[in-house]
Amino acid sequence: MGILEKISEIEKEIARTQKNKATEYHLGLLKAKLAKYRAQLLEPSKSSAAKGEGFDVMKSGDARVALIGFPSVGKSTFLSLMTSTASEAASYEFTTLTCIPGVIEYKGANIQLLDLPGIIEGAAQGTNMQCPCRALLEKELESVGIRLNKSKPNIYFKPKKGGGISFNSTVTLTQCSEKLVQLILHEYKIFNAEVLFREDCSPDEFIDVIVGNRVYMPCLYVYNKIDQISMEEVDRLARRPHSVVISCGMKLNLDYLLEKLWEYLALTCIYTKKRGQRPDFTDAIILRKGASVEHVCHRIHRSLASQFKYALVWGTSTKYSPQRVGLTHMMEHEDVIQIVKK
Ligand SMILES: Nc1nc2c(ncn2[C@@H]2O[C@H](COP(=O)(O)OP(=O)(O)OP(=O)(O)O)[C@@H](O)[C@H]2O)c(=O)[nH]1
Ligand SMILES: [K+]
Ligand SMILES: [Mg+2]
Repeated sequence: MGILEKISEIEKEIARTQKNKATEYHLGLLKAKLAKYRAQLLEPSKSSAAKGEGFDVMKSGDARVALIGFPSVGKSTFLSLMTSTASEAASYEFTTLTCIPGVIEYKGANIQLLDLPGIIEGAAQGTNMQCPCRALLEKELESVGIRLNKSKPNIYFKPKKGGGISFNSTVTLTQCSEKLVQLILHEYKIFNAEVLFREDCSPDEFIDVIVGNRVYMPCLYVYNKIDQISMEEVDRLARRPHSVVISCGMKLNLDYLLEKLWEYLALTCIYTKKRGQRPDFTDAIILRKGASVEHVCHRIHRSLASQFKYALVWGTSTKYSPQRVGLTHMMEHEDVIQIVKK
């Protein structure tokens, strides 16, 4: 049996197994097996058949956004509308066959937008992707290890050389037990490890932690072509979590989408200031939320952190303006910083 067949067999078995106390170990094991086979599938293999080619596009700008969707939902139309790059759009499926990068300039940041070929042929019948289709897209991304709008499970996991499996939790667990955790670990041939649940995680989340290469990223679900559906339908879609409804054709709600995109990217703009001068508001340093003074230093110059004496910060991250801070101080959006060297 090939890996694909094994995966499909396990998926079928999971689907037909009722979820209850008596089956939880069995289900946990099945899920561990499934994750193992999927990982094998993604491993670079010698036969090029299973290997994806990938798209070679230089990372650029302060953040990256990929347009993932079914064919002909309007991804290329969107790229052409929001950036100065033109990407061919047409009414037939798979118009786009490679990755086309463009740049959105917003609040002083350069956001790289990637137009990609549609995924899953014929899945989006009609003009708008409906709810089951959204689930289908999620499933595709899940199966390659991408976790959307979820944070990394708060589980401490450390494989050891000996000593067996030590299992602890700081909260009451309703989905996992010591026995299930052991079963799953054994499936991965791990017999010595330290495990600490700091959150009531599911078996799937525990498996994600063991496998380790999961990618956690924010996701906005954008429903285009609202000019073609009823107001009731638009309203229903707009109320779904993480959703934005737009029409590229009629240029509806695009500003709101940009605002939401900015929110989901969670970027922080920091302005620098030289001694005795006004801050430079024309050229912000763009960092991820949660950036420290040290991150700011690295962005300005490789060696700046080693010459750092202290910094003065004005803005919401400090109690006083300015406040003298060290390298570990956490910056906030629109703070101004002046760095003093040794
Ligand atoms: N009515 C309507 N049509 C739209 C809208 N946005 C895009 N279209 C049309 O939808 C068709 C498909 O658009 P594309 O931009 O090629 O879609 P795509 O997602 O890039 O398609 P692939 O590259 O083939 O996956 C084109 O004929 C567009 O003109 C919209 O908001 N309303
Ligand atoms: K198309
Ligand atoms: Mg396209």
